[in-house]
Amino acid sequence: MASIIIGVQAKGYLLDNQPEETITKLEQQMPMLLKTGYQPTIGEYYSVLSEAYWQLNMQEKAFQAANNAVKVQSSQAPLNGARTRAYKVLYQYYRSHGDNAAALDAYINYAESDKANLDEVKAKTMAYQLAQHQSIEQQSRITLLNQQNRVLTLQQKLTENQSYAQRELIVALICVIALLIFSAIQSWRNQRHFRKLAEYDGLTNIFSRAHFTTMAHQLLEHSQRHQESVSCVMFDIDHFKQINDSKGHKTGDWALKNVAENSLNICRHNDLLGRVGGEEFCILLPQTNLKQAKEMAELLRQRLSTLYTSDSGYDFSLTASFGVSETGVSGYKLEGLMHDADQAMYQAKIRGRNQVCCFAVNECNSLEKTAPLLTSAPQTKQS
Ligand SMILES: Nc1nc2c(ncn2[C@@H]2O[C@H](COP(=O)(O)OP(=O)(O)OP(=O)(O)O)[C@@H](O)[C@H]2O)c(=O)[nH]1
Repeated sequence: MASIIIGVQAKGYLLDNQPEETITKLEQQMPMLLKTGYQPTIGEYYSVLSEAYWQLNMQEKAFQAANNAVKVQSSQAPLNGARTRAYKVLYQYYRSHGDNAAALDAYINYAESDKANLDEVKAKTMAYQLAQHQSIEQQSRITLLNQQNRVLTLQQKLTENQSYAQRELIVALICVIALLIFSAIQSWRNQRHFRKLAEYDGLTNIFSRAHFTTMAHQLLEHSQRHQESVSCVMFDIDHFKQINDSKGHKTGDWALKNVAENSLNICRHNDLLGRVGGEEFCILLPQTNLKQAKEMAELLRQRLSTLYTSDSGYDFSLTASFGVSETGVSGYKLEGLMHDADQAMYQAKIRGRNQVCCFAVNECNSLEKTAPLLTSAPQTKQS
């Protein structure tokens, strides 16, 4: 490496017209260089040395150095024009010595070597240009790939954004659906609540008068179509005002609830029970004749009269008066059926309360007691 640097320095001296410096540098370095045996650099040294000698008109030494350069590089391709320069020195030497044949030979070698050198330079230039083109092409490819990469990254980001937006949309839809379901459930609950409020009496939890009436109409229509007897039992708590007044409203409410509960307990699943007045109740019994209805009313009367009232906080007597009617006598109109049952109940009140009276002849034990009622009613009540 040092030899190459010194060779370049020596060449520089020569170009600056300082051949003495060139010779000094190269002669100093030559023994060491020869030991390396590295022919391209040795040839280069000799060729530069021959040129330096020639510039100083040291012709024999120049001839010697040029010959050495040619010998060393004879099997080599010309490197940095070393061989070319050596042949030029030889040509100049032979010419100045009048040896035209040798001069011509040297010149031909010089020309060939120079051409080969030029070809090599041309080939190197082309190789360099090719490499440069390849490098530019590579660079373009890298740029293109970078741009493709950016496009792909953008596409990926776009896809991510789209899927994020889709996820958000799905979440929003789920929320909306959940909200709709929730509000539908709420509205269904509200409807059920309000329907219950309308259909059931708030205190006793049995049918309200309005709902009882609706259901009773349907039952009677159905029973009339199938020619089935329906009985109606109306009953009213005896001296209820006194209970309220002496034991308080709360005790009155307790009594109403217990009467309703006991009534419900003896009703069959398709019987209709309703609170039709303050302390007045009505039971509609499908497929039941007057006798059976009276028995059922009697059972309820006994239960109420033996009801354990101490749970209310007071020990008092709780009884009710019952009136019974039946479609066979009173017809299938609810108003007529209830009216006749109410009339019979009124009779029960008149006759001392805590008893059952029927609105019919020959069907019920209490018929003779209700006779005044029965004489005219059956003909006018038939539907
Ligand atoms: N505690 C309570 N009392 C009620 C309710 N609805 C009506 N009442 C009362 O029921 C009583 C009805 O009394 P009346 O119709 O005069 O008859 P009664 O005292 O039961 O006497 P008789 O029916 O003739 O045996 C009134 O004092 C009303 O205030 C209620 O929901 N709760």
